[in-house]
Amino acid sequence: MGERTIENISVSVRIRPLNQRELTSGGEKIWEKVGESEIKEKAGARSFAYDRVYSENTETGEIFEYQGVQVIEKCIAGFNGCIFCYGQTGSGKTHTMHGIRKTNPGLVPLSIDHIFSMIQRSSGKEFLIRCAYIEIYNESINDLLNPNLLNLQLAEDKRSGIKIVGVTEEVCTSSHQVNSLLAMGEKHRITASTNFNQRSSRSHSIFRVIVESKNTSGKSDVAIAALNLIDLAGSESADVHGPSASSARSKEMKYINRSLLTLGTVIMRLSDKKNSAPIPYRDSKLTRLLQPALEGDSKVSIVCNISSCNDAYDETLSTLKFAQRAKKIQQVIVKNEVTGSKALIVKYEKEISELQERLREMEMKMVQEEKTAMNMNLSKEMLMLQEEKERADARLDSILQEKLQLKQELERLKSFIISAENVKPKPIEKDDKSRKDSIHKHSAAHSRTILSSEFRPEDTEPLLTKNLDFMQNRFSRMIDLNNEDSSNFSLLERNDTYLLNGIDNVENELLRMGTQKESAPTTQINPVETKVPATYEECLKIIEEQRRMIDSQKNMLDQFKYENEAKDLALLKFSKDIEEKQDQIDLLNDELTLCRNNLTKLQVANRFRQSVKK
Ligand SMILES: Nc1ncnc2c1ncn2[C@@H]1O[C@H](COP(=O)(O)OP(=O)(O)OP(=O)(O)O)[C@@H](O)[C@H]1O
Repeated sequence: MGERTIENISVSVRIRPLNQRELTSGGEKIWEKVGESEIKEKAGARSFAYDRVYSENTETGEIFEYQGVQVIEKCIAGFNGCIFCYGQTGSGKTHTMHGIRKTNPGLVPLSIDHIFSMIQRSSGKEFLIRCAYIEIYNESINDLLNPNLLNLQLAEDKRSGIKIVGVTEEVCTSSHQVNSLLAMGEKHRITASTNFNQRSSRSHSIFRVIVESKNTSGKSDVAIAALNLIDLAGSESADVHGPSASSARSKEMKYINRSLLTLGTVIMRLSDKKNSAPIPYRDSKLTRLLQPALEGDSKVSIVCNISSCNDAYDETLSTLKFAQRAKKIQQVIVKNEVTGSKALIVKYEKEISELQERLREMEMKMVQEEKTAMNMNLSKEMLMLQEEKERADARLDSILQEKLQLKQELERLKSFIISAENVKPKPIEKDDKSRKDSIHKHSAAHSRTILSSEFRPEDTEPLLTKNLDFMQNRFSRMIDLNNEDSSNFSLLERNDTYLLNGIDNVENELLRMGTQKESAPTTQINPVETKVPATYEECLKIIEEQRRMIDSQKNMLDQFKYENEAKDLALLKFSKDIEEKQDQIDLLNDELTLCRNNLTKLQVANRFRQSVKK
C-alpha cells in the first residue's frame, strides 16, 4: 500500500462581475465576499464559508496559487489530482479553467506550466507526461485530440481504475507541446450560444495529464498520477434557451442537467457519511469518470463560479449549497505506485534499453560489415596492387634489359669512337710504306735535285723553290701529324688544303717553266735545259703520286668524317633514348615506391583486422 494522507476537498467560490446583460436589465449585486473565505447575502441572512472566496477583481493566477498549486504538487509527488469548476451557465467556469492564454490564463494552462516548472526543479527524478482530452457530450465520450473517435467506452481496471478505451494519449515533453494539444482539442469542443452565454460549453470537458515519475537512482517503483482538469457544462433552467430552443439544444440541456444532478447527488452522498445508500456513480459518464477522484484517490479542488446578480439567485444558491456539501467530503488519498511495466515510463525505459541494445548490436554488425567490406576492398586492392607490382616489375625488368642493351650499344659505340679517336693512320703496308719513304726520299731528292740542278737561278723562279719547300714541309708535317694523331681531322684537312694549294702552285710554276722552255730560242738551250724536262717529268710524277696519296688520305678523311657524323647522330639518338628510358625508370621507381607504401598499409590493415578477429 502506498503513502496516504487524509484530505478535505478544497472548495472555493469565485464571484464573477455582473455582465452587460445583467447590468442592462438592471440587475443588482446581492452577494458579497466577507473576509478571505466567506460569502454572504448582502440583504439577507445567508452566509457560507469555504476554503477561499474570490471577489470579482480576483485574477485567476491568484486562485491557482491557492487552489491549483497544492493539487499539482501532489501530482508530482505521485497522487492523483482533480480540479474542476462548477456553476450555472455563464457563471465563469470556462473563464476560470481556460481563461485567455496570453492575458489571463486559466487554471489548465497555469497547471501545465507549473507541472513542467516543478519537473525542472525535481532533481534525481525522471518523468513521463502524457495527455488526453475528451468531452462528454450527450453522454457520449468523444476524443478531442482525434475528432474521429466518438462515443468511446469506459472500462474498469482494478489496478488503474476507470479508463477510457482507445482514447488518444500524446506523450509531451514541454508545456508548449501540451498547450498546443489543448488548443487543438478546444477547436473540436462543442459550444453554442445561449441567452446567458454567447459561447456556452455544451459538453463537459476533461483534460487529463498523466504524470509518471520515478527516482533516477536505484530500482524504485513508478508513481503514476492522473490530473483531471474539468470544465463542466453549465447547469441551466429550461427557459435558458427560450421557447424557440431546438430539440438538439433541449436534448443537450437534458443531458447536462442530468449529469450535473448526478454529480450533486454523488457529492451529497459522499458528504453524508451517515447515509449508506449506494452512490449513483454509474448514473452518468461524468460521475463514472470522477468516481475514483471523488472516492478519495485524488486531491480534489473545486472552484464554484457564481454570479452575484439578483436574477441568478436560485442558481447561485444551488451552487453555494453544492460547494458546501463538497467541502464536507473528506478523502484518504493514496499514492498510486506501480511496480510492473504498467507505467509507460518503465515500458519506455525497457524499450529504450532494448533499442539501445539493438542499436549496439547494429553498430557492432555495422562495424563488422564495414570491416568485411574493407577487408574485401583491401584484399581486392591488394590483389590489384600485387598484379600492378608484378606488371611494374616486368616493365622494370624489360627496361633494365633495354637499358643494359643500350649501355652495351653505347659502350660499343664509344668503343668505336675511342677506336676512331685512337685510330692510327691506316698502318702503312709494306708497299705503301716503301712508297711513302720513296715519296719522302723522292721529294727530298728531287727538291735537292731541283735546287742543286744546274738550273740557273735566273731561269728558276724563287717561288718554285719556296713552294716546293713549303709543300715538302707540309707533306712531312702531315705525315707526322697523321702518325701522331689522326683524329685531328681539321688540322689534317687544313694541311691537306695547304698541300693541294702548294702542289697546284708548283704545277702552275712548272707549267709556266715548261712553257718558257718551249718558247725559248733553241740557241738559248743549255745542258740544264735538257735536264729540266726530266726533272719536270719526275716532279710531275712525284706530284701525281703525292696527289694520289693526298686524295686517298682525303677520301679516308671524308669517309671517316662521314662515319663519325653518322656515329655522332646515332650516339645522340642513343643518348636521348637512354635519357627517355632513364625517365621511365624513374617513373617506375616512383610507382614502385607507391606500391610498396600501399602494400605496407595493407599489411598493417591486415594485421589490425587479424588482431580484431582474435
Ligand atoms: N471573473 C470574470 N471576470 C470577467 N469576465 C468573466 C469572469 N467570469 C466570466 N466572465 C465572462 O463571462 C462570460 C461567460 O463566462 P464563461 O463562458 O466562462 O461561463 P461558463 O460558466 O463557462 O458558461 P457555460 O457553462 O455556458 O459554458 C464570458 O464572456 C467570460 O469572459
